Amino acid sequence: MPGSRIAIVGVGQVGAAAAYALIRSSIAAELLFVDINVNLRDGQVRDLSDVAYSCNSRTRVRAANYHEAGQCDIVVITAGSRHNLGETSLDQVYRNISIVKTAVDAMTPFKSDTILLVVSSPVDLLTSLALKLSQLPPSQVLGSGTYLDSVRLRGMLADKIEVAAKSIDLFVLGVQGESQVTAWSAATVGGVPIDKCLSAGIPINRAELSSECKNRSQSIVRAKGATPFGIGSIVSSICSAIVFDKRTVHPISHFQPSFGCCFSLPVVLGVKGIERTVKVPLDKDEDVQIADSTIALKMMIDQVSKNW
Ligand SMILES: NC(=O)c1ccc[n+]([C@@H]2O[C@H](COP(=O)([O-])OP(=O)(O)OC[C@H]3O[C@@H](n4cnc5c(N)ncnc54)[C@H](O)[C@@H]3O)[C@@H](O)[C@H]2O)c1
Repeated sequence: MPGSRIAIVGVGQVGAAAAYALIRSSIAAELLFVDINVNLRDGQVRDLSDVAYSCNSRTRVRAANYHEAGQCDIVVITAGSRHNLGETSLDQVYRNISIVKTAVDAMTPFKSDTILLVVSSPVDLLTSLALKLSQLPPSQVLGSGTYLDSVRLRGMLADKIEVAAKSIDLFVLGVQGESQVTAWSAATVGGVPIDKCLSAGIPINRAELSSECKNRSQSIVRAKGATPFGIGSIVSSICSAIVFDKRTVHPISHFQPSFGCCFSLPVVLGVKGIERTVKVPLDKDEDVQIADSTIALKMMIDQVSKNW
């Protein structure tokens, strides 16, 4: 995809961190910023243009409106709202639903081959919503899903067993958040099933690692208020796989026809978006946990879709 254009809708902390990572890697020819806060948007354009100049990036940054964003090759939705004191997390979910609906409606109709990448939370619900509203094919609407959780867990395991994270295959799957599932039964180190290759001298507590991974975002938020850099780097990696047609495998939220909603399973990612889902041989418990993880999501989709 030479000369590709990527739009970032919502250039707060996460949008700016994603832009920073994209610029540093020169993934797009042009990066378009959209935000309802026009002052913030224009400030980010100037600040991130300086990044492009200072690292000789081939990416040029500019402000744009929703319509221009809808004509880009990739649209990254990082628009969202902060949690206000005294409100429930459900209030925040409804506000983010409204934000993503406003943005997707305003960008429709999209260029026919646009790929829409949803990052705003809750990511599986909002990816399902974006798919329905955008009228794009399911292969072109994806969510960052459990990709960050998977790389986190790989890194944490790598530290414990003293093997490079690159040599570990381990996926966190299902609906991102409380009910996400670690596919321990399919984990490999150097292509060898994890049970067969770890010596008895290296005990790993799987439940503890999975739980630490699940709580990692909260611990970062408690410490510094937001988690922009990890997810920003994931956005850059997803865009790079698409722009350069890398066909790499990542756990990404996408539409599951048999469940009627979006959640994460590994996919082959390329220039057309989701090239195909990779079937992971899970054990029975993990299959059941993944199916269970979709129940609350489906109920929420049914509830809010009355107003979509
Ligand atoms: N998927 C993940 O792993 C992950 C990780 C971190 C954050 N997030 C989510 O990403 C989103 C952004 O987080 P943040 O820390 O950058 O928040 P932020 O408040 O710093 O930025 C949000 C930006 O969205 C803009 N915005 C609001 N409504 C808009 C609209 N209709 N159109 C365009 N822009 C709009 C705001 O003006 C603001 O600049 C949140 O939903 C957050 O929960 C997801």
